[in-house]
Amino acid sequence: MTATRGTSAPDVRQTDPGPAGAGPGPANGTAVPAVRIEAVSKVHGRGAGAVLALDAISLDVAPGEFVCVVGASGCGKSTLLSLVAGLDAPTARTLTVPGRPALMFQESALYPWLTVAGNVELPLRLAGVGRAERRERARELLASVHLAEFAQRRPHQLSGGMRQRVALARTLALDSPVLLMDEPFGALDAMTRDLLHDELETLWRQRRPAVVFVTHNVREAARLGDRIVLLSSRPGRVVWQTTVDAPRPRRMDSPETAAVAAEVTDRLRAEVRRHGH
Ligand SMILES: Nc1ncnc2c1ncn2[C@@H]1O[C@H](COP(=O)(O)OP(=O)(O)OP(=O)(O)O)[C@@H](O)[C@H]1O
Repeated sequence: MTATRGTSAPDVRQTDPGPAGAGPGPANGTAVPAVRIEAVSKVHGRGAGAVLALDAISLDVAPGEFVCVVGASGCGKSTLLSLVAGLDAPTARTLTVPGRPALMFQESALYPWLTVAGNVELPLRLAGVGRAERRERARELLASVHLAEFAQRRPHQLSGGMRQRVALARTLALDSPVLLMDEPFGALDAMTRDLLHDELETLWRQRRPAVVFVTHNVREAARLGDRIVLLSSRPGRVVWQTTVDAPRPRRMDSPETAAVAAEVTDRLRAEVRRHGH
C-alpha cells in the first residue's frame, strides 16, 4: 500500500519488513530496511513562525536492528518519530515504513477506565482479533512483563514502572515489525529503568522488531543500542553515528557502556557548542 501525505507530495510507502527473526546481534546491513528515511524534511507552522525541524535527514533501520537516537533538546527527535509513525506528514521526500509501527511514550497513556488486561487487549480489539484470542494474547504478554497477577487491576493501582510495563505489553500486542519509543523510561527511577531495560531487551531478542528508541540518556543508548545516531541541533540531520559491539546483556554501569557513553557525550557536547545552544 502506498500512502501520500504532506504539502509537496512526499511518499510514505509500506514495504515487506523482511525476516523478523533475523537472529541475535546487529542486524544484517544487506537486508531491505525496515524503515527508510530518505532526505526527509519537516517544517512546523507557516510564514514568519515556520520552524525547520528536520533538514533532509536520511536514516535506514534494518529489520531487527535496535537504533538509539540522541541529540540536543529540540533537535527534532520526536518530530522524526511522529513522521515514521504516520502521525504527521513530512514536508518533503520519502519515508518508507512497513505496516503500522507500534508506539510507546514517556507517559504510559493507559485508559484509566479499562483494566490492565483491557488496555493490552485494546489494539487487538481494534484490529478485529476475536475475544478468546485477545484474552490469551494479553495473558501471555502480561506474563512476559511479569504482571500476570495484576491483569484485573486498574492503571491507577499500579506504580509508574508497572504502568510502563503494561504500555510495553500493549506496544508488543500486534507484533509490529517496527517499534518507535520516545523516552519510554525517562520518568522512571534508576532501579526500575534497569529492570525495564532487561525486560525490553529480552522481548526484543525474542521477537526481533526493528526499534527506533529516542533518549536523552547516552548511557541508556549505550546500554540498549546496536547503533547510536546523533542528530544535529535544529534543524535535525544525522551528524554522527556509531555501532555498539559490546556483548549483550550490557549493564548501565559497566566500563564498556561508560566508554561508549563518554564518546557519545563528547560528540553531543561538540554539536551543542557548534550551535551555541
Ligand atoms: N507543532 C509544532 N509547531 C511548531 N514548532 C514545533 C512543533 N512541534 C515541534 N516544534 C519545534 O520543532 C523543533 C523540534 O521539536 P521536537 O519536539 O521534535 O524536538 P526533540 O528533539 O524531540 O526535543 P526534546 O529533546 O526537547 O524532546 C523544536 O524547536 C520545537 O519547538
